[in-house]
Formats: sequence, structure tokens, C-alpha cells
Amino acid sequence: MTAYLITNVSVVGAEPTDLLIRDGVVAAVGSGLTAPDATVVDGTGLVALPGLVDLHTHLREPGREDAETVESGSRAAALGGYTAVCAMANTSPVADTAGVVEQVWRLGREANLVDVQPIGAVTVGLAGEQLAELGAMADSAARVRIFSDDGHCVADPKLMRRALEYVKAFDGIIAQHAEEPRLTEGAQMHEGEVSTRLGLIGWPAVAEEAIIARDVLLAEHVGSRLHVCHVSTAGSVEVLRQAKARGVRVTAEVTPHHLLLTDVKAETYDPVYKVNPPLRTATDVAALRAALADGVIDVIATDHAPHAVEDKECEWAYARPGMLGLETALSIALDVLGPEWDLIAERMSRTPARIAGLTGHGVDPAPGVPANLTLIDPAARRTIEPTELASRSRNTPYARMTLPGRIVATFLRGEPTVLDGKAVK
Ligand SMILES: NC(=O)N[C@@H](CC(=O)O)C(=O)O
Repeated sequence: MTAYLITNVSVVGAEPTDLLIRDGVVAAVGSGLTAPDATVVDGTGLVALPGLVDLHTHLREPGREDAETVESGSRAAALGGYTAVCAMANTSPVADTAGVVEQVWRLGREANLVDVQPIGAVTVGLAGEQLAELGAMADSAARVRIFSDDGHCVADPKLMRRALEYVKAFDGIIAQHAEEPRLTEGAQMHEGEVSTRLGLIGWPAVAEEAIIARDVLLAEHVGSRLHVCHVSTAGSVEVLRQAKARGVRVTAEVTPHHLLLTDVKAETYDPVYKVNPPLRTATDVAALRAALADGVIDVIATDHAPHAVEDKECEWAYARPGMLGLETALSIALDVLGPEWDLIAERMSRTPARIAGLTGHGVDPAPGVPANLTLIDPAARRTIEPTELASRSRNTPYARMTLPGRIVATFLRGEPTVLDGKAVK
């Protein structure tokens, strides 16, 4: 294994120092380190963070390898500064058996660009009728701990209760896509002034808030862990705030796009802005930012949702919901939060690693810890060109926008996956 000496780098915003990486771990931290055998990476002006961890990635394999594969999504993740991603279960076939989650896990190991931790489906085929083999997935080589029907809500309260009870035995988590389906039939965008003006059927905030309110009560009742995917409304934040104050075991994520973009984007009728849950109002964006800062929202998760051109570049009503996120998340976080490195490390690495139980991830560089880290140039600005992304899909809402920050290098267990801003393999 090659050793790497990263010189003059700011670790999570602290005074510059040197980092020596050897045999997969951070071997030493301090000024004036020397290591004649090491490859030197000049860290001047760069910030080192623990490798980012994404709780919500759609890798599309098996089934839609035209939109993304485990390998292409892993490369996109590494280029975005990630060292671990949790792969959502809405593949084809659905990841609702030990066989499928093991397949995804094995493909992740083979690509070896990030650690891919599969999420298992809660219900068979995401159909919301019958619990999937949660125990078999937990006992499989993939050691699944998070279960989600993401893309669909576990709408049946009895099934949701059973799922929460079942995973309690191994301290598992149910990650809910909070959307009361009866309130969102035919919905195309956020229900509000813009949808009224455009004549599009609305997805009301209450469809999300009602499910979160129900689920925090269920989680409290059975004493299980609940995670709420892609929180998008100010009202949801208030429900979560109250639940957390009561000690309910609930965590929540927000996406970069819900921290930056609003429903006004739908006025373009460009389906790149169609996403589930939909882009909301400026008031919601402000509430989500405040909740991220005060901890009511625990993590930024990308909801990286690649879609093939034919599924996205069509009439708004026919387009699939979802947008890319892995390669731009850190830049959006930097844009929204500013250079608050400790907060960024907390929300994008330490806390998601802790929630997912990914040992060796989300740990600040220090002697002896696994060398899972990323180097960022905060002064750089880059213009997003969709054709230059590593994802197989092109559906980024940030095309031709100039964003702050650039990932210079990412290390997975001491080996670079990204160097000089380029994927190593
Ligand atoms: N977030 C999205 O807009 N899309 C997700 C699933 C979903 O949550 O609808 C996808 O898998 O494409």
C-alpha cells in the first residue's frame, strides 16, 4: 500500500497541519511530518473532513443499469467526497430479500470506490401489504439495519407498527417516505399558490406532516427507531421538534435541493425540477435551514435519484420524480451553510455514519482511525456541466450553475478514490 503525506491541511477548519496515511489508517497528525516513502499531497488551502456518508442514494442496480450502476453511482459518490452510501431498495427486483441485498453489497465491494450499505425494503415488492424478510436481510452478509420502502410510504399504520416492532430486536431503523397517498393522488408539485397558477395538481404539506405525526407516535409507543426521509416542510420540522423534545427515537434528513430550491422552479415546466417530495416554498426552505442548524434535522442526505433521459426529458406530467445529488451535495451545503466545517462534518458524515452504524466512517482524522476522508478546496468555484458528471444520468437541477467548493481528493481506507479532482479508476 502506498503511504500519503497530506501537508498543511486544515482538519475540519482547524489550524493547518500534516496528515500521514499509511496501511489504511491515519498514522500521524502534526506539523512538519516527514515520510520519505510517502506520496505528498499539498493540502495548502484545503480542508479535510471525515469522508461523507449518504443515508439516501438510489443506485438503480439491479434493473435500471441504463440510469446508474453500483459502480457508476459509487464513482459519483467518491467524486462528491463520499466514502459510504446507503443504497435504497426500490430497484428491480426490489431489494426485499437477502439475495438482492447481498448482490448490491457484493457489487459495492467489487467497485471498491465507497462502502455501499444496502437498505432493505419494509414490504414485499414495496407494495405495502406484507412485511419483507427483514430478519433474513439483517442476518445476511449485507447486515441490513435500515429498512425503507422509499418512493412509497408505508401507509398502513398496522404494518408500520409491526415493522417498527420487528426491527427493535436488532436496533434496526424504519426509514419512512412520509406521504399519505390518499392526499397526493395525481399530484405533480407542491400544493400552493404556484400550483394554482400553473393548474397542476398539488401535493399538500399536510400529506407529509400527517404521516410524520402518526409515525413518531407509533415509534414512541413501541420504543423503536424511526428515521424520516427527505423532510420538506416547516410543519414537519415542528412535528419533529415536539417529538424530539419528548424523547422519541426519531432522526430526520433533508436533501440539498430542499435547502436551496423552491416550487417557483416549476414555472419553467422543466421536469428536472420534478421531485418527490416536491420543492416547497421559501418559508419551508428557511425552516429547514434553521432546523439543520439547531439539530431538529440530523443529516443532509442526497436522495440521489438518477433517471434515464427518456424518463426525464418529457412532458412534466409523465416525467419521473427525482434529481441527481451526490456530485453536488457538498457544494450546496457550503453555499447554504457557509464554511461551517464542524456543522458540515456533523450533518454529512459523523451523524449519518452513527445512524447507519457504519463503523470506521464519520470519524475525524486522528492517529489510528481508518483513513476515510475527503479534501475540499473551499475557495474553488465550479460550473456544473451535466455531461461531465460521473453518474450515468444527467438530471441535475444545477446545470450551468456556478457553485462553491471542489472535492480535490477522497480516500477510502487509505487508498485514493479521487486525486486532483479526478476519479482514480
Ligand atoms: N425522490 C424522488 O423523487 N424519486 C425517488 C423515489 C421517490 O422518493 O419518489 C426515485 O427513486 O427516483
